[in-house]
Amino acid sequence: MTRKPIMAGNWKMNVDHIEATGLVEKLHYTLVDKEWDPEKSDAVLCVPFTDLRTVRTLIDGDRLKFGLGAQNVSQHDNGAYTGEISTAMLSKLGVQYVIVGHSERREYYGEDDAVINAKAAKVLAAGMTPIVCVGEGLDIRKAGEHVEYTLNQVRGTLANLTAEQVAGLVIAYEPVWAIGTGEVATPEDAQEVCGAIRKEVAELYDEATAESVRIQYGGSVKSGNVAQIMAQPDIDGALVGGASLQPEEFAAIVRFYQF
Ligand SMILES: O=C(CO)COP(=O)(O)O
Repeated sequence: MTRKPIMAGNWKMNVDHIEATGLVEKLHYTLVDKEWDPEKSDAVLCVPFTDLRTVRTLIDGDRLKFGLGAQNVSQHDNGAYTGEISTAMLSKLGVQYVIVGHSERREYYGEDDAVINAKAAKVLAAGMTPIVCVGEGLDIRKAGEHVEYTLNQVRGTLANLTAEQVAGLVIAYEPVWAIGTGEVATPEDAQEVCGAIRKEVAELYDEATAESVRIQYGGSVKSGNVAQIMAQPDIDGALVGGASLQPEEFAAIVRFYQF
């Protein structure tokens, strides 16, 4: 089976709703000018909650053939959870993807595999696609325990999900030491872990599920290194932080297949 590449931009806590219009417009013109073929790669923008309405309107207005994603969601249904945003609210806004378990949420907001698993289940129940993030820190990598550590996160975050649910979701392998540091994992390092993740999914579920689940690499992906990363057999896309804020860069990443 050939998996369709999926390139997702994670704007993180950048870009207000006014700036979002400018950024999306620039992306639109860059992609149109350079003839991006949406049949060849899926592209998603994961934007701050406050930008969702603006970016939805631009996508609906045919300014961009992108999917719309959020960067987090509550694991609870609507109710007394001050400051939280529910899956029902996101799906009502036409959100299709939700990043869950980003390493910044794990590090700064204490999210663990159980919480991330509950969020992924909620996202799926609402008919959206979770982008489930896993990946080790530098100390774990130095100790040579990165594969087992990451697979443990995979088992924890996918717990109790069905084969059908897992087949349709996205797993993002983001080694923490490569995020925002310019320190990109070598394509071989990224493949080692992404290949191990696919094998683990085959063991937890079955071959068909493993063949179908899309696995992204994230961590200092740029237009200059995306082609080598995408050449790896078990890497089906990229989750892009800094470079997704630069329209030319992100447009080039979305068009990686032209390199
Ligand atoms: O965390 C990331 C995407 O979610 C990666 O960020 P950078 O691409 O800025 O390294």
